[in-house]
Amino acid sequence: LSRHASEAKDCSWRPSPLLIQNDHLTCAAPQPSKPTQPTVNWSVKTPELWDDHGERYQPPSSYKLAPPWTGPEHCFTEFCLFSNRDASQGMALVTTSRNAYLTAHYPVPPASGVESTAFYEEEVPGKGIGLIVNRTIRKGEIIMQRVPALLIQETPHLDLDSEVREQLYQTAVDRLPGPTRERFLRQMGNTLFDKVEKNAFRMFLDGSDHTHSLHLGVFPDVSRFNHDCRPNIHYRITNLTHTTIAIRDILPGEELTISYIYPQAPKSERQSLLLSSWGFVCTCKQCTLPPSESLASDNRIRQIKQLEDEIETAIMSRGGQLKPEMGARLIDLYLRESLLAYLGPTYTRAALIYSMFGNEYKAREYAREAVAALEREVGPHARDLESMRRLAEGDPRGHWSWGVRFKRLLIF
Ligand SMILES: C[S@@+](CC[C@H](N)C(=O)[O-])C[C@H]1O[C@@H](n2cnc3c(N)ncnc32)[C@H](O)[C@@H]1O
Repeated sequence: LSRHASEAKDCSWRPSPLLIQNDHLTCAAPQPSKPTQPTVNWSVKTPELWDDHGERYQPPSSYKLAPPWTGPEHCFTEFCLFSNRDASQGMALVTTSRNAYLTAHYPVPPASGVESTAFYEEEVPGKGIGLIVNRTIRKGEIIMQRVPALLIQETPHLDLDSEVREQLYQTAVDRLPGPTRERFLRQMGNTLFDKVEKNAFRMFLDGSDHTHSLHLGVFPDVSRFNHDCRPNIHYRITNLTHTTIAIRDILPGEELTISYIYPQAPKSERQSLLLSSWGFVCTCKQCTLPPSESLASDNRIRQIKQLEDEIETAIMSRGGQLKPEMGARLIDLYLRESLLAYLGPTYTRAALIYSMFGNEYKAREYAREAVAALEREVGPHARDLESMRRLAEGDPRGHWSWGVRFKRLLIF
């Protein structure tokens, strides 16, 4: 404690008491005024006119940002710094002019969610700081809605010289309003690069999966969620907005957790991914089950994969091997595995299968569950939401899927 307290004296920003107690969160992150850092000659260059897919950019003038946005500044090739102190809690971007222009035109809702007293930060043994619940949080409650404080295109994050990158990130963080900057610097990680690595979420800015679209978004409040392979919180990212939502009732004293990985994987795969990407051995409940239960869980994961493949193949081959109970079996496996963040597509599949077999009661029942789960997991614009609503509330006989299996069999 005293070591960190003495280090804290050198910080150009004021560390919170939490920070001084935490090994990972000293003010080791580079400070702008340190004389030992090499000086970078920033130059404002015209952004490149070609993107990495050979598509022509619009002339940079058509990407001009209106105040209060500032930039482009500090450019390296086509990547520049842009910032807006007034966007929600402040936002800085390291990206191309085109992407900054896109970002500036996305909606930026104010930070929202449950009241700030609903949970608190606390040191969790072996995990660093985590978020602990103060009152019962109900399934479906939105915990936080935030836009990123820092958004970085992945290409410069990976390709820039490390010293240049660290200075660029420091300049970007300096553009944020004081309280946001402080929360940013309190995140886990010894350098700014390290903070981005440990805390960022991958975001595809224009909806495509091209490299020019791939960005790393850092949301300093969201960064406090620790990982669990069977989390109680699901997150989704729509445009710029990161939403965390409860997927079951959460009791006072429980930790709020998200999953850093796609959890439909056997224990060994989950563990090695978490170790290689985040540097920790997962000791969540699911990863510390007795061996026989752990084996049973891995088996269920395999059965889920197999059943999903069978359903997909059966549908592609026009329903040949499809059986109505396949949907119910799939849901049973998901629930027994507590995979509560992926029920939307699963209920949708089950509802469609029962509708294809002309079972109105089951089709409606699963469609109703699908609507609630899709709204939670994907949000109000989920692709299948309207279709599931029609199946749940309208006349299922008018739904495209109704009795499809029999109609197709007749055609054959
Ligand atoms: C996004 S941060 C989460 C908040 C972090 N605990 C803090 O103090 O700021 C991610 C880091 O937290 C730690 N962490 C998260 N979940 C963990 C878990 N289940 N077990 C051990 N460490 C965990 C790891 O060091 C990981 O790299």
